[in-house]
Amino acid sequence: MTDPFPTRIAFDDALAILARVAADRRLESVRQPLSRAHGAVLAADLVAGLPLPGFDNSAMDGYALRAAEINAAGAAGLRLAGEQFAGPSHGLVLGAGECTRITTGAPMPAGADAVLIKEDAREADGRVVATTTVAPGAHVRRAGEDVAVGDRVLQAGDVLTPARLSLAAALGHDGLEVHRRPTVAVFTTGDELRPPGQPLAPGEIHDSNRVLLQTLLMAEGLEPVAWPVLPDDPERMRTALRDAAFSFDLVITCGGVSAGEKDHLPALLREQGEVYFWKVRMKPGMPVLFGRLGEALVLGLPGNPVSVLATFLTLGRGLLDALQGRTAPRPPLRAELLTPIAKPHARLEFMRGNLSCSDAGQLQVRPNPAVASHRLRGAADANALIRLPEGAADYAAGDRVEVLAFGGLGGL
Ligand SMILES: Nc1nc2c(c(=O)[nH]1)N[C@H]1C(S)=C(S)[C@@H](COP(=O)(O)OP(=O)(O)OC[C@H]3O[C@@H](n4cnc5c(N)ncnc54)[C@H](O)[C@@H]3O)O[C@H]1N2
Ligand code: MOO
Repeated sequence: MTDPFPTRIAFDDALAILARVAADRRLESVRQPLSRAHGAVLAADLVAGLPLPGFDNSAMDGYALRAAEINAAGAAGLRLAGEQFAGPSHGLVLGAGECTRITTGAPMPAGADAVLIKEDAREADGRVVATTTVAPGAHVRRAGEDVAVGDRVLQAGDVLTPARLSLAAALGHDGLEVHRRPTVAVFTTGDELRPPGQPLAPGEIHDSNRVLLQTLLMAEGLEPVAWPVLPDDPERMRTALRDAAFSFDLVITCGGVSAGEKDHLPALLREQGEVYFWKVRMKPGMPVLFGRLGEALVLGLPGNPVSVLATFLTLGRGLLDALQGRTAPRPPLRAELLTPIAKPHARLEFMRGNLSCSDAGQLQVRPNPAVASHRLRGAADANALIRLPEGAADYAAGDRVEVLAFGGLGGL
């Protein structure tokens, strides 16, 4: 009997299914105060209702004046006729032959067209003499030169970075419409698992995937809820996952999705929900499962620790992005291989590696030789995934490969 859902699909097909399913379940928009909106996805365009700067002001501490007058005045200088600091405007108007003291950010007096910086001035007996020539417009920040009223400064789908939040604040907004963050339940499964901190009986291992998933999700700005470890028991698994599916947008599990006698999750979804795909032609992470239980989406990651990392960074983040309506993709980088890679298998591979930049500005990546999906140390030593396309191939040192940085660089 053929499977009633896509299986052993290509990685890009898996991404397309995730995006399609998520597009139908885009999370509603909510208003968030700016300080709670970092990393959230904007739900509506932001159009400037104010210009930035809001008024002509000084970029430096010194004297506001007319450039032509100070240049012509020579050693006689200009008369110091008041002062304007950053703060409430005194509405100063510059008379002929006058200048005013001014500080950075202070409104320019009417009539002034330049600022002479303190370091280039001599002040004595109420007069100011320039020790250099002043160009018209020098050190003046013009109203609206950064943002004009009506400019669309941010677009729906943009991820809110600190600089974007700061721009919204500068434009007078104390909150923004963003897509609600998904609520996520995390499950680790397996009779062999013991929490770190507890001694191990023969055959047991410490549950290392729990903190991996928790912190991967926290790095995305989410607040995951980790449930107690699930035993390899279909009834207990069914009950726990159904409970979670009532209260969370997304349930992420790890383990129990491959071909073993204790791998109950695919059957559970098939019977109680829906499977959107099971098994992707990728390495590591081939048995990854995506489906639905009740109203919750379920992403079943394979149990091997490096498979969890690779499937979360590539498929999991894609799903979170699509649920929140993020438009800009996380752009991959291209880097030069520092050592050769022999890839004997056909699956697309996400190999671990170390990304760096040469003195000449060339991105370079050194593959980690620990390629097996239980080699957690190799992942801990790495800072990026190297994406090697489908098909067996030999890569030489110097070849260009696509790289996804674990965090930060390239928007990843
Ligand atoms: N006959 C087949 N066997 C396997 C296949 C297959 O296609 N046919 N796929 C292999 C691949 S590839 C992977 S990946 C794993 C995935 O297995 P599961 O997702 O079912 O996960 P488990 O069997 O439960 O565990 C796999 C491995 O990971 C360890 N593990 C599980 N959970 C944790 C945790 N929370 N912390 C640390 N380590 C964990 C577990 O002890 C196993 O060693 O299946 C292959 N087999
Ligand atoms: O696909 Mo498994 O994740 O290679 O070990």
